[in-house]
This record gives sequence, structure tokens and C-alpha cells, in this order.
Amino acid sequence: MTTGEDAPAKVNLSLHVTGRRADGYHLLDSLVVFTSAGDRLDMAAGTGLRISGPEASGLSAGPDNLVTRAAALMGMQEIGLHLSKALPVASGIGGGSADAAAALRLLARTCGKPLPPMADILALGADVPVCLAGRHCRMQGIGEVLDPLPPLPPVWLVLVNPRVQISTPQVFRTLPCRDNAPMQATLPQWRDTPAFAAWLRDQRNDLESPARALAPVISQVLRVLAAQPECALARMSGSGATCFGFFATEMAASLAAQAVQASHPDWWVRATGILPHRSDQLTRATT
Ligand SMILES: C[C@](O)(CO)[C@H](O)COP(=O)(O)OP(=O)(O)OC[C@H]1O[C@@H](n2ccc(N)nc2=O)[C@H](O)[C@@H]1O
Ligand SMILES: Nc1ncnc2c1ncn2[C@@H]1O[C@H](COP(=O)(O)OP(=O)(O)OP(=O)(O)O)[C@@H](O)[C@H]1O
Repeated sequence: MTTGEDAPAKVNLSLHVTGRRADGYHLLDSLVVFTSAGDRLDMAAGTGLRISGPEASGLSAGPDNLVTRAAALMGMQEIGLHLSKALPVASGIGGGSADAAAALRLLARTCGKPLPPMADILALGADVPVCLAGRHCRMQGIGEVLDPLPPLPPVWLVLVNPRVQISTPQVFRTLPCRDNAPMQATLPQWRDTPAFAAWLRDQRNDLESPARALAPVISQVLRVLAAQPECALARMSGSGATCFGFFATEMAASLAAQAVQASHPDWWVRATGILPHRSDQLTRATT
């Protein structure tokens, strides 16, 4: 039995904000995919959380860390854990949620503990349920209604973060319209990558425009990505500031990542595939 779990980054290929609940949380309709790029959580000797890795600096290992909070929810706050942090913090690719989900999976698997109720999981973060599912999903509600996607055509992404941290609540607060159209009720079957990209181009990330107003560098990132050869789509993920370029081949994505990194050495740039399809179907999950 392995004593670790990957914590893959999530990317919102689309993110439609379709309403707002009385408690202020927003209703979403989003295509969420998971990438090979991510953090890693392992069991460790001793007690408590230790963090290392290229993105560890400035991230507290105290009780507010989402890994510690997830462990506490499992009744195991004292257990020894090591987080290898590779994803930039507060960047729209759900690193904290992925880490929390990895902690829940790891402790459930290795210690035989039951998972907490969905409401408690959702309270850790709206992205934690989809990260716990760990498969490409259509995500609705505030993040708790999950429908697994059918196998997707090959997709390669170039993730670019301009090293600006964005506050998710602030982006939602400055959203000009909260009642936007959802995606179509029944998603099409995408026959190949160009068809998938063409369909995605008609979808939106409704948080992109408020995030660009808060951090104008996002517009520059999108322009740079869109200018790369064979980039079929450039869009922001989540509440930003990370944006993705969408490519049909690993080679095109890899060359684009090299070019973006060379022209912008201070930006965080990764070429990554999406995780393979999992056939152990999640039946519709909700609270
Ligand atoms: C924007 C997304 O990244 C899309 O996947 C997620 O919905 C955000 O997920 P998250 O970072 O796990 O969000 P949380 O930590 O639960 O919420 C942070 C804040 O974002 C706002 N929030 C979040 C999710 C949601 N459906 N509606 C909201 O209005 C709320 O102000 C909330 O206080
Ligand atoms: N293990 C963790 N990794 C990253 N951030 C964490 C962690 N634990 C707590 N946090 C806090 O959670 C907040 C959100 O971080 P995260 O990296 O998940 O943001 P994000 O990528 O924008 O998420 P999302 O896309 O779900 O909105 C940050 O303010 C950070 O300080």
C-alpha cells in the first residue's frame, strides 16, 4: 500500500456563474479537468505537517492549512504528513483544495477512517468535492453537484501564472452579473480535439473579466498564450490568475511553454497533460 497521494491541479475549462444563493455563495456550471501537474502528500514520521517544494515559501503549516484542517476533520490532526508543494498558492488551479482532498483520501485509505459528510467536505472549500472525486467532471451547485465526463479527446495544456495572487472572494464580489447562462443541459460528444476546442470557445469563464480588472497582467498572459502556434484556446482558470492554453499535441504545448517561459522568466509556466479517463463511474454526487 502506498503511503502517499497525488494532489493534481484542477483546471476550469469553462466556468459559468449562473446565480447566487441567499448565503452569498454562487451557483456554477463548470467543466473541470485534472492535470498531471500537482502537489504530493505523503505520510511522514513524527507529528504534524511539514511543507517543502518550490512553492512552499509563505505557506503556513499551522492549523489553517487545508491539509491540517482536513486531517482534523478526520479526527487525525496529530498525524505526521509531508506536503510537497509544486502549485502556486491562490492561483485558480485549486492547489489547497487538491491538498485537502489528498489528505482525506490518504487518511481514509491508510487508516480506514470514513470520509466526513459532504457538507463538512464542502466547508473546507467549494473545490474540495471535485478534487476528492479526482476525475474530469461537470461541476454545478456551488461545487457539490458532480457529473463525470465521458472520455475526452487528447488535451494538452500550458498553465501560466504571472505570480499575482488573487483573492477568490474579491473576484466574486466584483462580478458585474450573477445570472449568466449555464452550459447546454446535455453536453455534446466531442469527436476529436478540434471539435472540443471549438465547443469550448463558445463557453466562458465569467470570472475572467472581473479578475482582469483586478490584475491587468492576466490580459497580457492571455494575449501571450493565444499568440503561440497551434493554441486553440486561451482562457483563465477558476478565479485566476492562472490561465491555460489548450493544445492538441504534447509537442505544440511543450514548444509553447518553452517560448512563454523564455520571454517571461518570472512567470510560472507548465506544459501538462490531463489525467487519463477513469472508468469507475462516479454516480451523480451531491449533498
Ligand atoms: C472559483 C472556483 O475555483 C471554481 O472552481 C471555486 O468555486 C472556488 O473554490 P474554493 O477556492 O475552494 O472556494 P472557497 O474557499 O469555498 O470559497 C472562497 C470564497 O469564494 C466565494 N465563492 C466560492 C465558491 C462559490 N461557488 N461561490 C462563491 O461565492 C465565497 O465568497 C467564498 O467565501
Ligand atoms: N495546502 C494549501 N495549499 C494552498 N493554499 C492553502 C493551503 N492551505 C491553506 N491555503 C490557503 O488557501 C487559499 C487558497 O489557496 P489555493 O491555492 O487553493 O487557491 P486557488 O488555487 O485560487 O483555489 P481555487 O481555484 O479553488 O479558488 C490561500 O489563501 C492559502 O493561503
